[in-house]
Amino acid sequence: MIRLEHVSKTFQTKAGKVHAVQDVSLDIPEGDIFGIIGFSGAGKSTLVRCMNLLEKPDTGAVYLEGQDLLKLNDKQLRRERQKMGMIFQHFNLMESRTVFDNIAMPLVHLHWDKAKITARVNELLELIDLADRGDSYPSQLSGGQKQRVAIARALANDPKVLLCDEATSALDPQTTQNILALIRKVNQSMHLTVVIITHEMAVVKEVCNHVAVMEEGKIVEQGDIVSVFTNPQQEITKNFINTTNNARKIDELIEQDHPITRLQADQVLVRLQYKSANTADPIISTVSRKFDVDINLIFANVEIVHDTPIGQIEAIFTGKEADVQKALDHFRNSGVRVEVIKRGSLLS
Ligand SMILES: Nc1ncnc2c1ncn2[C@@H]1O[C@H](COP(=O)(O)OP(=O)(O)OP(=O)(O)O)[C@@H](O)[C@H]1O
Repeated sequence: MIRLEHVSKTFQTKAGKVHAVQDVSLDIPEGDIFGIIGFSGAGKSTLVRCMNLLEKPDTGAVYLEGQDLLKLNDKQLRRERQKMGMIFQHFNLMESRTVFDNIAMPLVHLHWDKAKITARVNELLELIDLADRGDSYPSQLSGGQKQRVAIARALANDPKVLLCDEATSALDPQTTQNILALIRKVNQSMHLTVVIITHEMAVVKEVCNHVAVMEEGKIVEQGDIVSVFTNPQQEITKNFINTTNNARKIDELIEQDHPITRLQADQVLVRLQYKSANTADPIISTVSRKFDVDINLIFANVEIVHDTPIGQIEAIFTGKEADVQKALDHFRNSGVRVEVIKRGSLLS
């Protein structure tokens, strides 16, 4: 649906050149919910603005449904842009206009007739569960309601793509869930392709099918969500994933020298990650018996990411070095990702 080929964008500032986007290639399939995650300044906003040419790339190509947007004249580009709605962190509603008028705005610009606009806006107000708030002003709404209005406005002329730039970053966790549920609903009911820019892995985990990780203007890793969560390649990706599980807690406990993480000479603290709910339990008891290793769980958690259960266990293994090694190898050979977090003094 959207394809970027070797897109780069550099800004000239007083302090010098900023390479905001560097040689990015991406393929976003039709009907997908595609996440782009990165820290502040990674270039996410610039990248998404290159998708609708709010920012013109210096080099590279941007395709929407096979059309090379950089080859279009102004009129053709305006038409193609109408296929892409966009929402923002701070909603960007017109404070002096009612909710109804905010949603109607793009349709007024497109010279729809009045009766058609009224019908469409009322339909959208139903969709966002604000049927009785058409006469309210944005200042009378909560953040979540404002973002719902922004979504309705972005969808008014039935676009094919919704670009979301940090759309939940100003919202509390419960409201974030509600907005993500609405995004999922419109993705399915309108067969809308959605691109979500965020710095929160929890958002990606909740709704995205695919994710690209951005760092210093480049995509450093991308893939389907289950693969990236179960087998992250880059340190930055692991760090983002660890914001959504217990890994951070273990790091904190180690840093605080908490007694639970103080290891005897023959102990090793390990993180195991695996797909499918059933893998771990029988394996743990089997490995423990077979290799004469004690396994004490510190944290154990199974999460459902895109219908796939992903298990994560932090545990202390106790045993002879060779036995512990064999136990870890057995896990690895069974498709479990093994990461040794800390070793006791006898275990190399
Ligand atoms: N119009 C501009 N002029 C100059 N520099 C810019 C411009 N827009 C972005 N940049 C710079 O490009 C880099 C990437 O910015 P961008 O906003 O795309 O990152 P981001 O990942 O979206 O971060 P944030 O979430 O903080 O917005 C930053 O160093 C930023 O200062």
